[in-house]
Amino acid sequence: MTADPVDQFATLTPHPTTGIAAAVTDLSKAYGSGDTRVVALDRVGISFREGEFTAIMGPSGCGKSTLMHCAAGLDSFDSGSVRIGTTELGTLDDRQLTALRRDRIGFVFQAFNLLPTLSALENITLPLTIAGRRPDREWLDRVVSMVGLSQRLDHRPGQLSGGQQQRVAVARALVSRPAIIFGDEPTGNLDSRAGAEVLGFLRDCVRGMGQTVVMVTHDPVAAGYADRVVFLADGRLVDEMDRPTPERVLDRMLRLSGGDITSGSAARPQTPAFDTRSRTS
Ligand SMILES: Nc1ncnc2c1ncn2[C@@H]1O[C@H](COP(=O)(O)OP(=O)(O)OP(=O)(O)O)[C@@H](O)[C@H]1O
Repeated sequence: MTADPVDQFATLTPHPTTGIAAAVTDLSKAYGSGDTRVVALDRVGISFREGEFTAIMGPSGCGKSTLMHCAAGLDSFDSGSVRIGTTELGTLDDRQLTALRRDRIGFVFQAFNLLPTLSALENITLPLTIAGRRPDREWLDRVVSMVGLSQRLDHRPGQLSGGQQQRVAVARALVSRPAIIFGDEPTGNLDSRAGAEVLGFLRDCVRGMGQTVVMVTHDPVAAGYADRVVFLADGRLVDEMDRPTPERVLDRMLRLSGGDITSGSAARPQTPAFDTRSRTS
């Protein structure tokens, strides 16, 4: 497949669409060497369809973050290929990769990563400021009102709750109308109410704006907001579920881990969290 060029006009030029926002093929990556070599990804292949919300789940250390980082152009890989739209990441030099991440990928991390001296509005528009572009006013208004921040735009991050800060981060991810948004435990630092709000906004972006979202999570409740869940184990893609519910996701996770998380259904928490390390609530 030929790569399309990534330049300063990347977001102004309509990108050819294939219905697939991003795809990885035969992706492998190992850390270390010799006795300490760890295979994090072992020939993983997966496509993320446009306008779909996908959750990536699996036991701790199975390769979820590595997969997300490679798919988002944040990390290198040993073999295989990654494409965003029709752009093969392997064909890009560092400058082109930086431009692609800036213009076509949105990120939401567990830590909100906002600049403390900037207002909420300045944080939201920061990716455009860095790219030397002006915000599309209509789109910005729509994004800001969708995440319920219209009354908070002058506030600095320190004057906002955790949930509001993460909403700023979601708005910042959306502002450049990226081809895909990657979230790494986006609700990991939030209580369950604020987490539910942020997940609701991510789902609204998918349903109402046709946004593509891929989210790594340990939490079956969070995965229940997705259209599809893919399950990794030992660096391999081992299962997939459409229209997930938290109960079905938890059951699948228990099966994948040999059922050693709880001693039985009676012991399951009301709001199950597969790996409680990542949850503060
Ligand atoms: N920088 C690194 N150096 C060495 N090994 C690493 C490095 N990063 C990850 N690994 C290893 O690669 C494997 C996959 O790690 P990864 O962080 O992708 O898993 P994960 O499923 O996201 O884990 P968690 O759910 O605990 O965050 C693990 O065995 C991990 O120890």
